[in-house]
Amino acid sequence: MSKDHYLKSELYRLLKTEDTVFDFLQKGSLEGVWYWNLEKPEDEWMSPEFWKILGYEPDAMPHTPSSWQSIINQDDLQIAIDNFEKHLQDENHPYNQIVRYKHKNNSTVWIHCRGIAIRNKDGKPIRMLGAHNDITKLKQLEEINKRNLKAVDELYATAKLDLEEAEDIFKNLPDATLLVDDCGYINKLNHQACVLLGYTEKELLCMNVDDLVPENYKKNHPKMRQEYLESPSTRSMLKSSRIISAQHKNRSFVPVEIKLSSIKTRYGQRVLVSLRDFTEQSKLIESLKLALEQNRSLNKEASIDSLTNLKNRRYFEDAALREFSNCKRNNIELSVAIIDIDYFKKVNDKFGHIVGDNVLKSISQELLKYIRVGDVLARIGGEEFAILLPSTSLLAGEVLMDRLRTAISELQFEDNVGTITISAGLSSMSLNDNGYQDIIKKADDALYEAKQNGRNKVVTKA
Ligand SMILES: Nc1nc2c(ncn2[C@@H]2O[C@H](COP(=O)(O)OP(=O)(O)OP(=O)(O)O)[C@@H](O)[C@H]2O)c(=O)[nH]1
Repeated sequence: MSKDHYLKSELYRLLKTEDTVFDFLQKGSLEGVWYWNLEKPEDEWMSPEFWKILGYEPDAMPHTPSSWQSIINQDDLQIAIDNFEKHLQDENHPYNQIVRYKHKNNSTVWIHCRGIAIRNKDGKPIRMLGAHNDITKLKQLEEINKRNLKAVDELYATAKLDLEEAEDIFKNLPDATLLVDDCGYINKLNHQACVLLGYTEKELLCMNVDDLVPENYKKNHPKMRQEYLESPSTRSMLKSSRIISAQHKNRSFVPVEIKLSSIKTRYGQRVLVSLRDFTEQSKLIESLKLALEQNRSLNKEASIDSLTNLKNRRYFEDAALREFSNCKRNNIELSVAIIDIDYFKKVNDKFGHIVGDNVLKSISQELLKYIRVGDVLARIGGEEFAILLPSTSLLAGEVLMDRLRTAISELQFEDNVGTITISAGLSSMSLNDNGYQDIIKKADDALYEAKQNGRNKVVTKA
């Protein structure tokens, strides 16, 4: 057997002889000591500290077990009695439990209560020595800790749910969506992206968005990505949308509308790329373009004289109708000239129709030289032309028509045709005119007069 340290032996001796040593030890390390006479069970000494913890005046409290048994939690008392009885029968069974007392102010005081039976030489328990520790603060901290842990658990559960919800939203976004890092690598994608681009999720997660760009964009794409990362606000969420092509796994091109948005994550800047399949819309746009083109050429055919490329009668009449109401409403002058080639039948008869056609074309080109923007020159019959002259008075119109007439008469036509003259009737809109037809009628009458009076003339009629 090892010998006790001499200081331990000395301390034990001191404890037997010096009360102050015992008092110091119990005050310094415990919140209460109790000592129970099991041969006279109504006697139990409780140290003053025990009562102080519970808010009572120690001197006023009797040294009996009933004094504390009345304020201990009754469930805890049962546990303590149970342990007490077991310990009396078997010294190896510890008398050790945490019990709750009711403080004088009704609050709960948690006490760690331990004890040991002191037995006589026959082994019969005759005394019980015990110690109390006030662990209320510890219990309160434990409570706070439990509450905090519960709150953390709840927060974690909510965050988990939020995350799952966000994942679900991302997965079910109607457009193909990629989450791309600042180097262009795809970090995340939804099923629609696989459908649109023809790659599996595993393949796309190893790819860079540059790989999905058509060949002619590939070179510039990294630079464009960089520019976007540097100033994403200029193409902020959903504002920047462009239609380009994405390259499918099978090397075909899928027209897509692309929208970008920049996201700051804890891993750094990320770009959310949304790709909407534009195949159907592109087809529609193409067919609309075609229809528009066809419509344009149909319109052109409907308004152009195919021989001279001048406007035709239909166009002229539409323009006359428009200009008549516009000029009338705004009190603007409007003149109309009808021109007819003199003795054109003779040209045809003498040189043939093809030469006649050439003459018509040459005269058209010459007339065009005198036409301003806003005037309308048309071939309205075989060898008959008309000019619509908005913002032109009868006098100004006459000057113009005379210059025209002179110019034509001075032209030398090919194929030995030589010179040709024209006659013209000119009229202007007056208060009595109810429609453009009235002005044309007056111009026709004036033309008839010019023909009657020897041709190569301009006759005016207000
Ligand atoms: N080459 C050619 N001739 C045309 C065309 N349209 C009409 N003509 C001819 O133009 C001629 C018109 O003759 P007329 O109406 O008798 O008049 P004109 O001979 O010019 O005599 P006036 O008008 O009285 O000076 C006819 O011979 C038509 O065949 C055309 O597109 N091409």
